[in-house]
Amino acid sequence: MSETRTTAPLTIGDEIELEVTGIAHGGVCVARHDGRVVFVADAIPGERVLARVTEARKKSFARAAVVEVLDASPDRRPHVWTEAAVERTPEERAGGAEFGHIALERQRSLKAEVLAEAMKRFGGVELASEEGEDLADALADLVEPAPGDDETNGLGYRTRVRLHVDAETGAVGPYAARSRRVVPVASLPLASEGINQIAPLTDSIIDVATVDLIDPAADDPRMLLGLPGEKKRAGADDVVRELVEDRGFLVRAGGFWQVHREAPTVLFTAVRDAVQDLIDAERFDATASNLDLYGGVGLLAAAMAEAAGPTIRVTTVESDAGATDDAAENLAELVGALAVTARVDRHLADLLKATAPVRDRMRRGTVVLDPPRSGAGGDVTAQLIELSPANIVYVACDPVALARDTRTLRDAGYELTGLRAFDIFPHTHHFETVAVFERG
Ligand SMILES: C[S@@+](CC[C@H](N)C(=O)[O-])C[C@H]1O[C@@H](n2cnc3c(N)ncnc32)[C@H](O)[C@@H]1O
Repeated sequence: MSETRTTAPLTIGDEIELEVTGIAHGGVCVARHDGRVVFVADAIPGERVLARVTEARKKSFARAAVVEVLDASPDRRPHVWTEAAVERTPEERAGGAEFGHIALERQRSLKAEVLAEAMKRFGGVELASEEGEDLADALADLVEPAPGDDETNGLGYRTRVRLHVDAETGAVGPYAARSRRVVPVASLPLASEGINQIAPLTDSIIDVATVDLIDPAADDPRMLLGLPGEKKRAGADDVVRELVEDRGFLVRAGGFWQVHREAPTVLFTAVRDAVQDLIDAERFDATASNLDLYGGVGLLAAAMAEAAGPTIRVTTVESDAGATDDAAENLAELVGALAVTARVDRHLADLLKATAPVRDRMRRGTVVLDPPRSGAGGDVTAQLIELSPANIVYVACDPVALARDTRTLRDAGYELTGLRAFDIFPHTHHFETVAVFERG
């Protein structure tokens, strides 16, 4: 007869004492209560906290948020955003800075733990394998800071912010954590000074659903208003100028650009260096079919060209036609660059039907891919495996999605030869990873 585990029922609103033991994917910590896993927000591993249950529908786990810290971690700091601090009731805490109560260095080591755990569990890769080595020591430097963040305590970096408007009151602010309720705030400490100057935080706005604030490197800050029920925002197609070192990039105001002021440079440099390593190892062929998938405005194709030279053959593939137009402009000096508007899966399906010489050029090529948060996914990864490029440089903002695709690529004979991670979202649980795979 199987053993039945009895778990004391939990109800939303219960306050329970928890020993916080670890970090989970998604910015929450892990604790146990009567055998049931509790994902607890606003905690730090090692702490003892009083937490209020916020979700209890599932038998296997519940969710809670800290209301009082009973034994604080040495890494606990006053929250960088007063409106997100534990002193506020959980429903009133501003969302989007879920690590803001943790020392910056510890934020990075927690991100490293999440990456290591995801790679081990879903990717079959052990990142800290030295025997006897403490995991925390082994992972301490894995997640690299963006330039300048240590000096600013990771504040003032965001050049893209979306605020929401309360339909009834017209109040403007971020959503509360884990909810779609607008919370009024006095400032946006993660955002750039330019954004803080134009943010309509004390205004009451009617007939508007979203307020996007952007602060381009080489243009004035601006605001894009989204009307209720409409995807299109006025001014979203205006082209603004961004800078990566001294190289200019044109970007639609409403289009994709990394949110941290330094992130485009960080990723440009990481991809350029990865390609340089492949060139040094004589694994990179500039005349082959090289791809920049989910290419946006061509940032990473430009990084490939910086290492491989201006005669590189490279195609960016991007579903947003405006971004493709900008990519064509941004890559205009590269005679072998082509910018294509297409869904990546459809573009790869076409390549799979191509003639033998095209398929051969593909096999000699290098693919850089930088998918949205959901990752490339099984279908695209399977198509890549069938096309079998010599190298794959995978830029990922979700470690679990990356880890799953890592397992698939390794099972198909690709070796993971490089892995770097970057803390380009301080005070949140997000980070970016650049993984290099070489066909065996
Ligand atoms: C994470 S961004 C990367 C952009 C660019 N690599 C950069 O660093 O600026 C992902 C991009 O993929 C595009 N995208 C999302 N799904 C896509 C798909 N299925 N096919 C092609 N592009 C897609 C988005 O429009 C967005 O520009």
